[in-house]
Amino acid sequence: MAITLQKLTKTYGRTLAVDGLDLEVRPGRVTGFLGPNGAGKSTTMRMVLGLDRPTSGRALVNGRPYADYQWPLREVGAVLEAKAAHPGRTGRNHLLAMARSNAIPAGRVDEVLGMVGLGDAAGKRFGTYSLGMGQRLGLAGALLGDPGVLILDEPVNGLDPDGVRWIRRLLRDLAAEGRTVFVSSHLLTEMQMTASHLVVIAKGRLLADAPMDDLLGGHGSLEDAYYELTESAA
Ligand SMILES: Nc1ncnc2c1ncn2[C@@H]1O[C@H](COP(=O)(O)OP(=O)(O)OP(=O)(O)O)[C@@H](O)[C@H]1O
Repeated sequence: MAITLQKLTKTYGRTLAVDGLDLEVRPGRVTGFLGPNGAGKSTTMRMVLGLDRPTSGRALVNGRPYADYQWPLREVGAVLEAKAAHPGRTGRNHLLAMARSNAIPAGRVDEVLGMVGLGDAAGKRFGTYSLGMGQRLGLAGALLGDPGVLILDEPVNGLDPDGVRWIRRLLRDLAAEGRTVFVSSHLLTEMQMTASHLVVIAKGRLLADAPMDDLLGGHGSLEDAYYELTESAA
């Protein structure tokens, strides 16, 4: 019950972005979050993180709404697509500010910089970072509070092949430590190698919530399984 969605619904004007999602994302495994463009993945993640208010229903982290936590970074770490660091700030200073806001010891900053391979770039301004370095910094921020829950929106975007392999291992290790890892991606081959459980949505509705092996059953690849699911929902 690390992430719980209860009839979670979001409308923007006439657009029904998320339509009554009921879901439990459990610890100890990487859960992939799939769906076509506009399916409602980012909106769902934003509501879990208190960045968007549900029109109805609830999104809970470890049984409570995100906004209830005094130190949310210790509960849940997130990397959303949009980069949120100031271009004039160094990577280290960005993380130090985040650490201060959640009463996390400053020493943890260099620890997470090392974990994501940004030790050497820590003193450089964020504005000079490549897309991949930005992803790594985002991940460092997510890991800062040593949270039990991680929410990552397209974390592979912009990473080179070494980076892709690195993040795949990292996510699997984090899950093996008993954390909840909820990750969206359009890269189905990559997802097949990383996740052991999948949630698929389309038009804001749940299409599947099942172990990878069950979804793959009878299909040659996740891509085949995914197309069969989403085409039948179109
Ligand atoms: N701030 C907003 N204002 C109005 N409509 C929005 C807003 N955010 C999202 N939407 C709409 O809600 C729906 C779901 O969008 P969302 O970004 O959650 O989908 P997604 O599954 O993350 O898509 P993608 O794979 O393209 O990132 C879309 O129809 C989108 O246009």
